[in-house]
Amino acid sequence: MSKQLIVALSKGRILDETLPLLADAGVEPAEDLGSSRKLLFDTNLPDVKLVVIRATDVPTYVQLGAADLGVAGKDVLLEHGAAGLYEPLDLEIARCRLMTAGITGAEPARARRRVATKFVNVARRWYAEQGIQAEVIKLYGAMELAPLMNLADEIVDIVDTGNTLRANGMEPRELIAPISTRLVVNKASMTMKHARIKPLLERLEQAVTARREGVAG
Ligand SMILES: Nc1ncnc2c1ncn2[C@@H]1O[C@H](COP(=O)(O)OP(=O)(O)OP(=O)(O)O)[C@@H](O)[C@H]1O
Ligand SMILES: O=P(O)(O)OC[C@H]1O[C@H](OP(=O)(O)OP(=O)(O)O)[C@H](O)[C@@H]1O
Repeated sequence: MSKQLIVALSKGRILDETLPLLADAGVEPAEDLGSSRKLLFDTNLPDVKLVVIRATDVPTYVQLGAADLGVAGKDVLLEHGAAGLYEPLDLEIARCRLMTAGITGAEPARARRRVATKFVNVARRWYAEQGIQAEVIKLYGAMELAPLMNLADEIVDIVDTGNTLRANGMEPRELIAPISTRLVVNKASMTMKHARIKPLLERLEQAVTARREGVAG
């Protein structure tokens, strides 16, 4: 196992909030991530490199050991499954909720509910736990359109302000899980590279605490 630490970051909305936390913990990319087509970046630390990938690919990279650490939403982790991963730290960013939602005022009438979502594993599990029969339909985006087009009775999606639901005549229904961004660590790396990972984890934890207290105070 190489002595390098590879950290997999989710591109998109989480990245902008992750970089200041990493900087507070002493890790800074050697160049501007936004203005580059590169995917693998050096940092100010000779033994730490960053990869910037699709949010949904982060657990795969870390689970299979291509990256030692990763930053991913709890929604993505719940959908992917936790085998091979430790989840030692809640970074407390990109907070939102994973919820069911439907057309405002409409009763979820069908015996077998049609549910559109990109979180198919989470949805199957949750409806089964509720004892509700569900036909889960995989979509890759714009879940809010599905009930309007009579493709589905409900959706399972991320809700933050509720604006996207409201703008499409929908309302949130049941909370499936509160969501925030987590640091994940490959289980083998945690053992083999513990001496290197532990101080980084501690500094990140301090950065999260400082931010929380800064916001509160
Ligand atoms: N409206 C929101 N408010 C707060 N956090 C959110 C919101 N939407 C998504 N998130 C969080 O940010 C993460 C990344 O969201 P983003 O929209 O950048 O990726 P995505 O487009 O869902 O992923 P992919 O690029 O793999 O399709 C999500 O996994 C979730 O944890
Ligand atoms: O409750 P709200 O504040 O409206 O946020 C919820 C929306 O945010 C996310 O989409 P995002 O904006 O990331 O776009 P996406 O469809 O590209 O993921 C999510 O998929 C919802 O559509």
